[in-house]
Amino acid sequence: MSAYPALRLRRTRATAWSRRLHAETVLTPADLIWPLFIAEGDGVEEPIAALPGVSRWSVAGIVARGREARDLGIPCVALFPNTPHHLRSDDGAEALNPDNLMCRAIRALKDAVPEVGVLTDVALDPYTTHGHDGLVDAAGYVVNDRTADALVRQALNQARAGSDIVAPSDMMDGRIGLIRTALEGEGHVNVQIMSYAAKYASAFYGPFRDAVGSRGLLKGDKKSYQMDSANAEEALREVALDLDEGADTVMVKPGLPYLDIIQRVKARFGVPVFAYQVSGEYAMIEAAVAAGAGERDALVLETLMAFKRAGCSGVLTYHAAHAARLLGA
Ligand SMILES: NCC(=O)CCC(=O)O
Ligand SMILES: [Mg+2]
Repeated sequence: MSAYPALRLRRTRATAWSRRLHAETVLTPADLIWPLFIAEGDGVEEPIAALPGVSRWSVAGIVARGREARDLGIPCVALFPNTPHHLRSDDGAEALNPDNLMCRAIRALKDAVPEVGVLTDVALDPYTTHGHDGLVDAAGYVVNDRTADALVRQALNQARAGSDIVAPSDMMDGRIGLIRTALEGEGHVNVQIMSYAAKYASAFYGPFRDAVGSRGLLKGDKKSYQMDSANAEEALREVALDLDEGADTVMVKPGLPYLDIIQRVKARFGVPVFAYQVSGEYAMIEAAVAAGAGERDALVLETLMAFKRAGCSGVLTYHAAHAARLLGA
């Protein structure tokens, strides 16, 4: 009796209570990390045209979003600064300033809502005049080792300000081990490292570059450091190295186009994996909603569930607050 009509898989799907009972995967506000864009100034809210529904906030607004995250049950926020253009330079030195926008936002958040985790991006692109994540040589190549040194200092700067998770998004070789050693050396033993281990050179990052003011600045592309979308075995090598160097958690980015990578990383390593549902993915959902091609709430929850089903511990998404409201705190 192992086939139709005795066996009907529709039986357990027939009612709402039964569908709930048989759900294999759960999605809760605790699965979400909310990326926030910081603006210079006081009482500033700047809507980002390329990301309808997302704004940059000055520090007090960031703190308000932190309280909102707490009230919605979102455990962690991720910070990205829109550095004023006069503070950008070839070497991105503003990233090392202990009073930069990022550090001021970290301190304000940890002061006002210490129970919400703060994840900070380690990379130079919001601070450089050329829009690259690292230091560029005369030929336009992003040099690895000098960049890694700068990233170590940037990560320490963030840890001193109170960052809970430093998240290197630059894809330089070797930086996870160097950052871990430096954090340990200064006693930041419980500051986590979430490595953007498999970050692909992607066409889905456009709206983010508008949000941090680097789109018009970027010279060339990022293909000499971010990964080729053709490659999966290489992603597993990237993850293995970063874990070996001391990453606590790893990220795959972008999200939906790389679900296969998420699943393979989870199956191979069994470590906490996070997805970044990036700006272009957010914008595609919003464009679909605006075009009448889909319904926002359902699109948001279905995509987030896909990440959980693939094996993610959590997802960075610009829809975090909206999703948390739908899911109920
Ligand atoms: N380092 C953070 C990002 O590059 C985010 C990209 C996006 O949301 O498109
Ligand atoms: Mg790597």
